[in-house]
Amino acid sequence: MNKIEAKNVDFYYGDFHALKNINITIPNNEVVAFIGPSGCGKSTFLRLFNRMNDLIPGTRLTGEICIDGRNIYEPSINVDILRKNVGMVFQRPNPFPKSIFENVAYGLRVNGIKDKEFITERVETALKGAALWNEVKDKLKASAYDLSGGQQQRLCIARAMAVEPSVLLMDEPASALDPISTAKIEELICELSSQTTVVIVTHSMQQAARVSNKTAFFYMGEMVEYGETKKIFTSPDKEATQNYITGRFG
Ligand SMILES: Nc1ncnc2c1ncn2[C@@H]1O[C@H](COP(=O)(O)OP(=O)(O)OP(=O)(O)O)[C@@H](O)[C@H]1O
Repeated sequence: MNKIEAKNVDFYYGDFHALKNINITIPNNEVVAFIGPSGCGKSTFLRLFNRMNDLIPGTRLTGEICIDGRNIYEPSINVDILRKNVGMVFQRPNPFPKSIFENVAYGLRVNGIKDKEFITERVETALKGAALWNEVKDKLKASAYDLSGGQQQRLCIARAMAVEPSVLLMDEPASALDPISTAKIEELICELSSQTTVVIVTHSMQQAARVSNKTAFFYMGEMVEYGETKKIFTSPDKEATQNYITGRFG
């Protein structure tokens, strides 16, 4: 079943035409990577899936983005509920100035959950799911800022996963991390797809090849090619894709 479907999507920052007639279907419980040179629109497109671009004045979208078959830009859509269902992890870890426990519990509390036992259980499950539990279980009350960068990013993943989103958006989630932390995040991404659909923007083609089932190549606001990751990296249909993956530009 398809989780996300974008139909004839055009997007503008003022007069600037940032995305041009994008059509894509993203299946349930898969990892899809967006690759392409800087400024080609990957992050812009990703941010349309949880309506993050709504916050930028002067932007305009035409076309449809459907999640579970429903256009998320319909006026009747509750954006808070949408963002609970479509979590996001950013390039730089951005924990809140709170304890490790409270960072993960945050989304549950915001959603009105008060049952302490439930919250404790969910925090533990999310931290285990983010492969962080063993490192933090004895210091849950310590500040999230006491953690290393890689641990903070796994905490942010736990925070996003605690409210059980059905889509997780990741915008270059490992680009600020060392190789060991990056490997941990990549391992995690592969595991997360059993629980959620993951869409990841990455500058690293190796990373896209390691973690994703499908890859979309973007260039100058267009989606040039989309298909099985293996095919995109071994025998792409388009010359521009071939040039990019062989390092001839970008
Ligand atoms: N808030 C904004 N206002 C105006 N233009 C923007 C804004 N954000 C992005 N753009 C422009 O839209 C285009 C696409 O940017 P976007 O960040 O989506 O690209 P990207 O492929 O994710 O790049 P990178 O890999 O460098 O993050 C770029 O030309 C950028 O300058």
